[in-house]
Amino acid sequence: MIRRRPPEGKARQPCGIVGFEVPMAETSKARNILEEIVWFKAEEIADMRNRQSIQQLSILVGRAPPPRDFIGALRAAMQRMGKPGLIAEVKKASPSRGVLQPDFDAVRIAQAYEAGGAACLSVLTDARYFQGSFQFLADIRAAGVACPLLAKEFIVEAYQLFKARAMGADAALLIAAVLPNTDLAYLLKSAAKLGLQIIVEVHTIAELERVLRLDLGNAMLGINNRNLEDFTVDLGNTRTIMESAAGKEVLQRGLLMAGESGIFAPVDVDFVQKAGCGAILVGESLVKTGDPAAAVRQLLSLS
Ligand SMILES: O=P(O)(O)OC[C@@H](O)[C@@H](O)c1c[nH]c2ccccc12
Repeated sequence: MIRRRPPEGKARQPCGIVGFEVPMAETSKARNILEEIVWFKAEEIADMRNRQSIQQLSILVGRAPPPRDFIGALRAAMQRMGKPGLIAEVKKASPSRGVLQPDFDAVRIAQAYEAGGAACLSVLTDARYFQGSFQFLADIRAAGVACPLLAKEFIVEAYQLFKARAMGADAALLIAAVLPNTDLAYLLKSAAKLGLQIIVEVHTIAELERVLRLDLGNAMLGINNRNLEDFTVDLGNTRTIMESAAGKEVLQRGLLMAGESGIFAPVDVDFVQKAGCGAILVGESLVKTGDPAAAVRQLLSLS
């Protein structure tokens, strides 16, 4: 688990009236990118809240288009094609890879993914580290894209779920490495009330074991093949986790599992499918190409 807040407070703490600042202690620095991102979320959410209260957001939630069945669309695609349902990710940049697509138009990419045969879309909403935006969700919806949309955000508070639903998201991501089960349980319930489905993301067997103790009524699961502490990607992580007792329980309970990150070619799709995944989440390999529709067809081996 990452530390949710800097143990000794913010990086620069004003001290007295002369603008003197106490530098952060070494032990209080973020240990990895996930901590850094999550620590910044607290400030970002405070800022968002100043501009738009949760009351204002609930009015917008009331007016938002009704949520679509994200998990259902993935299962239907799996049934139709005999291949994992594709969640194609609208992602301009990432902390590990920098800018992936300089000629980035979220709506155009979303439309191309849909035309190519994606079942669902994932839309990065984090601005600072991924150059994403909640506005992309609304723009993609307004452009008439029918695929259900996942808000790809580092969620630590229910406020962000309200924001995601208000902007037209149908599902949202919760990361087990960031959230203890008490928070996951609360956020899963909040999401259900808003009509949002959830992907609970794990990276280790221990996280999966813990997450399986939750009521996952409106949720599916995902295994991130990228280690968010050092950015290494290993597809074998999906197989290792799915071969564990917890992985077998996933299949027994009929929970939908997505293989996430590092999927580049049809052999990778086959690999995670054999491991037990009924869905895949793919960004880099699709968004980097100049023709995202063709990239989707190629990945799914559609002619
Ligand atoms: O671009 P890739 O390697 O295909 O990965 C997509 C997706 O899995 C990745 O963006 C991701 C998985 N979990 C996340 C959590 C936050 C931000 C991003 C992610």
